[in-house]
Amino acid sequence: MDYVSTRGEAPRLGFADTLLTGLAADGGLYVPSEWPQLSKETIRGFAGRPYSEVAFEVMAPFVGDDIPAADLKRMIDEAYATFPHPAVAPLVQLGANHFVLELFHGPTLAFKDVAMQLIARLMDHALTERGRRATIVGATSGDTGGAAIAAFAHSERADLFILFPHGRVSPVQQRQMTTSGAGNVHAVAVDGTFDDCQALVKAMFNDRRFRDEVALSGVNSINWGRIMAQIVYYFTAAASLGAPDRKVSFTVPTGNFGDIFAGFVAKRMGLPIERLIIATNANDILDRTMKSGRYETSGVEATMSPSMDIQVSSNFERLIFEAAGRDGDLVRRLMAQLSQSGSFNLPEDVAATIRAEFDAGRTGEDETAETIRTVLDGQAYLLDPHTAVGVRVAESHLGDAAMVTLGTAHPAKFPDSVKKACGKSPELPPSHSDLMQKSESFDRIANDLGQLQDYVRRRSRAKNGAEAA
Ligand SMILES: Cc1ncc(COP(=O)(O)O)c(C=O)c1O
Ligand SMILES: N[C@@H](CCOP(=O)(O)O)C(=O)O
Repeated sequence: MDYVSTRGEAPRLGFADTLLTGLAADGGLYVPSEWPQLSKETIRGFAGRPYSEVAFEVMAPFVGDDIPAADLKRMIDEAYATFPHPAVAPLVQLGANHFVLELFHGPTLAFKDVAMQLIARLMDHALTERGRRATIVGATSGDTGGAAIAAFAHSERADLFILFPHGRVSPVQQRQMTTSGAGNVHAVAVDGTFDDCQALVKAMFNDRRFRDEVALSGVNSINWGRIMAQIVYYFTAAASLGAPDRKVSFTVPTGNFGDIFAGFVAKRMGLPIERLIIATNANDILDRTMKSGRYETSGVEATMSPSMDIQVSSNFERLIFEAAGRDGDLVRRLMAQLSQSGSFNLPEDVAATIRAEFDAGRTGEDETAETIRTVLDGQAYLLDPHTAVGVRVAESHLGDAAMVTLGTAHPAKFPDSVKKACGKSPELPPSHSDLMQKSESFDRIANDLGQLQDYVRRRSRAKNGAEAA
């Protein structure tokens, strides 16, 4: 399988190089040159099968010959053995035709673990094969960072730098990033927002010299590997609800658009998804774009669902590329407008193509709290604020199809907001019971590319991919 950039000017790469490259050299995002197809029989057969078996069948076509099948199978088995729940991603019924897909049973209690546990293994494998090291830099609004640290801590091949917005993540999220004690992990609090952190990461990728010098790699959802691993649970959830013989829709709490883009890919691969519904918090750029056709950034508002406090939604670029018939010139023009003026207008036909498959809705702060309260009272089920944003939007899109809302985080990651909303304080699982007692280690840095590059340079052990002297 070959991969092409959404901006049309970067070299085509195979799977392993795409994984190690992260962002394409032209600033675009890699997508497969074609969508593998799964037949109705195959999808029907997924019902009741172990998660890791389905994961292998869904992902193997994207990996192609780059990794031997036996190695891929082993890494998938190891990755999902870190999830204590036997189903990995179980479904919980919330209403007559409404389900929550619990994606938070991994090591850091958020859906990011599903992909991160696997791609850490895949990247280590690819680096070992090539006899080289990588410097991984990632931006987080709270969950990606912890999941990446849990997955890459003590890696023999990678140094990991995680940028998080100072004071804008929950205390549990911060501790998950600052208490690993691993020598190859560097947690960095940036004076800025998640968008600032993400812009710094992209600027490091776009600095060719720096990128080569430290053998830069990324684990945000700009990396195709992240999307690939997230496609799987759309298949397991839909098949267990009767797909392809029953219609299923998905509502996805959305920030960087990676998770919902994975649903779009599942549909391209043959999963009959009725609607994909984008749920945003008060940072509602995607809801506004769906209504007006104009993508326009404004200031980031801090909310009780901090991991979705995002305005520049990276993977929307992948959707535009698809909806525009893979027109890299158009994507390049729109992204240039975005970086110059903070906005762009979607061409009418592109907006119409997107609206044909996606809906969107926004949940404000009061509604999020009210949803946590009413679902606890009515269904005795405790939602985290991100999932609550999704559930609220899903409730206004219920129809004939079964509705699955993605449960993206465990409520105990946000105990203060949850308690304020419903009076109940969620407990961390026993595996995390000492988290808040551990001592923290992190550095604080200005929102400044030069300072950050110096910081990374000094600590990275990769020099042009080889071990530093
Ligand atoms: C708990 C939670 N929910 C939802 C999201 C949004 O997911 P995405 O960025 O893939 O749209 C995130 C962050 O990415 C998250 O951490
Ligand atoms: N919500 C994310 C933001 C980064 O998103 P990613 O999926 O692109 O890694 C987070 O919690 O860090």
